[in-house]
Amino acid sequence: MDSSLEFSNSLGSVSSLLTRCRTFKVLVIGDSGVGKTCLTHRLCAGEFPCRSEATIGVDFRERVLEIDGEKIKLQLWDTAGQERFRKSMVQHYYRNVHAVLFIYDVTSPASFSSLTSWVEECRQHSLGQDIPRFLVGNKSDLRDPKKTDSQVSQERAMSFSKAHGMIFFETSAKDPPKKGTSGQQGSRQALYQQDNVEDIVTAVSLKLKRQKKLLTANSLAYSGSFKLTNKKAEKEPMTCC
Ligand SMILES: Nc1nc2c(ncn2[C@@H]2O[C@H](COP(=O)(O)OP(=O)(O)OP(=O)(O)O)[C@@H](O)[C@H]2O)c(=O)[nH]1
Repeated sequence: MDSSLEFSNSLGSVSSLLTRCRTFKVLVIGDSGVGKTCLTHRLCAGEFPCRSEATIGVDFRERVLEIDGEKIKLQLWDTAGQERFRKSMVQHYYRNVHAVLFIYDVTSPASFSSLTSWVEECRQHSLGQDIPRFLVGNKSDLRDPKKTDSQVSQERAMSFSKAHGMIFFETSAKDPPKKGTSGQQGSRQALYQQDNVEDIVTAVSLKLKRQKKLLTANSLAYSGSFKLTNKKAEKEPMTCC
């Protein structure tokens, strides 16, 4: 009797390891109107929302992926860009963060200039340098090669990302073009590299998966993300972590 109990217990722990799903909190910050809501919607639901309103406080969206046989849940915190809608919430945003997405609008140099204050806000909330940071230039579908002065160049963004230890992407939540395409066919402007939204999700997940140090430091935060397999659970979709 004892040995069969022991056997089923060990089977239970093996299957719990197999169905383990780690949850990572990913903070999405940037000026109001840069497209944080649309981008997180696209990242999680796979589509551009038909309408979006200014975020008040925070919205949560989740995406579950399987990386090298392991389930990873990204919990995206789409925060309000407007100061009046974020004031009382800021402390909560920065608690137990595992990664940060800094978003700007490629057609708004002002939103790019604001990035320094977003970086500063992270510093003020003691966000360690070991927390992975990603810089995302959104609305690349609106790039106009004739208006380079009023847009944020990829060179400028790349040098900012390098200086701040960020991984850089340029994309469009609305209409991500295929990699290596130019903004205007046949134009003399240099080609600009644009990324698919999916590339961002994969990069964030891979980076987080490799952050072994984080796992140990925040092991308590994951305690709710483990469960034993049973027949019912096996039939459930992967999104049930
Ligand atoms: N053309 C284009 N428009 C976009 C894109 N992403 C967002 N928008 C538009 O930009 C506007 C603002 O988008 P939101 O996602 O609400 O911006 P936000 O950063 O969440 O704004 P707050 O909630 O105020 O912080 C909306 O009209 C969107 O339709 C994009 O990739 N391309």
